[in-house]
Amino acid sequence: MIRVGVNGYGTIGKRVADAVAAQPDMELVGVTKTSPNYGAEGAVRRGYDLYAAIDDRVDEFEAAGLGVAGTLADLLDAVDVVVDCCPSGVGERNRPTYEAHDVPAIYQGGEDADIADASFNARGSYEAARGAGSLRVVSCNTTGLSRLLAPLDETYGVEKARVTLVRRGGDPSETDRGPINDVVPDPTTVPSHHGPDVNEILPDVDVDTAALRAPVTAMHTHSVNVTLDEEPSTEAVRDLLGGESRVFLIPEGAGIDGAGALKDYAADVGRPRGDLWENCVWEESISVEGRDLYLFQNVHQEADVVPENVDAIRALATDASRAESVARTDESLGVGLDSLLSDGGAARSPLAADD
Ligand SMILES: NC(=O)C1=CN([C@@H]2O[C@H](COP(=O)(O)OP(=O)(O)OC[C@H]3O[C@@H](n4cnc5c(N)ncnc54)[C@H](O)[C@@H]3O)[C@@H](O)[C@H]2O)C=CC1
Ligand SMILES: O=C(OP(=O)(O)O)[C@H](O)COP(=O)(O)O
Repeated sequence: MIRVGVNGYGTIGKRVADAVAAQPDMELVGVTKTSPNYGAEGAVRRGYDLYAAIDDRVDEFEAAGLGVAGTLADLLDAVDVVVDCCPSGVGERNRPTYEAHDVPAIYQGGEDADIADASFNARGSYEAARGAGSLRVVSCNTTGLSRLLAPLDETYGVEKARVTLVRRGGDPSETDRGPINDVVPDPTTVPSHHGPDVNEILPDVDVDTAALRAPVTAMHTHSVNVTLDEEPSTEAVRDLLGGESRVFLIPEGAGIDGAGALKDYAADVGRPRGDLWENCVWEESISVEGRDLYLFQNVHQEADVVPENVDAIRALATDASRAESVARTDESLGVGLDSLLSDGGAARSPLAADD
């Protein structure tokens, strides 16, 4: 069993903790919190051992009725891998502590690429990341782009990718984020960090990214144009992307017209927290004109990096191949949406089977 600790139990940390706890080959030793708030209560209710992220706050937890199993140092002494899910920049401050405890660490995409030995996306760089002493799971948008561009480059060759990202303003729980009445270039300069970050995963793919921020909280939206080396048919690209376990092709005719309906669908199919771990590509948006591919995809920022963190743990701590790790992660979490409405519905619909 790989013993795992999660340092920073917020949007990403609580999801990574749940995902680790669901793995047959991993043990979630505990999670840290800086203060005894509703997040800490949530961890205790899930049965997770709580550790104080800041040493002198142990009494605060005790006073609030949330007992702690120790401090961050105690957690680090008890684990094989720590997953740092602290806010951007805090991971860098934590790095010396992890190194002092000789614990391999996984960082998140808000940190600079040089924080870790390698950047990680299971589809794009699992094998290249093997043997690293630390990893950085790239940001949610970069994860979504890497999952899309890796199979396109392998199958057809990518001459040039151009992506416009409409980034959500903040997560649903982030009441202090904005904009609240505008759409703003973020950053105003080109490229946004996403293109160079994709090159941390896929160094040979030529990709430019420009980004905006919009007053929405549910998901990011990408408008994608890829000039391919070959001229595949639209159907061939649909089949290629449909064969990727972490890409969900939104079926034409499903009535899913945006992030709201996507999140509603995720809740209806029983996803925890309404999470969408997959890239969500509108099937009818996929169109090939000569060598130019166009499509729209949505990325659920709170969720898509979660299976990637699980695979990063295996890449760091085991000999498991990419195929073995991804299959295990996907099976234990239920990654891989398979709509009954795909392929016209008839093939898999239980109603059709009764006809
Ligand atoms: N929220 C998102 O959409 C995504 C975030 N990321 C990245 O994941 C990382 C975490 O982001 P979020 O989960 O959104 O942040 P968050 O703010 O929701 O959660 C961070 C947690 O860490 C805690 N924390 C703060 N300082 C700490 C310390 N010194 N020790 C331990 N815990 C501490 C906070 O109290 C909070 O509970 C960032 O690098 C971010 O860029 C990556 C993909 C998507
Ligand atoms: O990794 C993310 O976005 P990004 O890929 O645009 O950097 C997350 O949505 C966090 O973004 P934030 O820095 O706006 O909180």
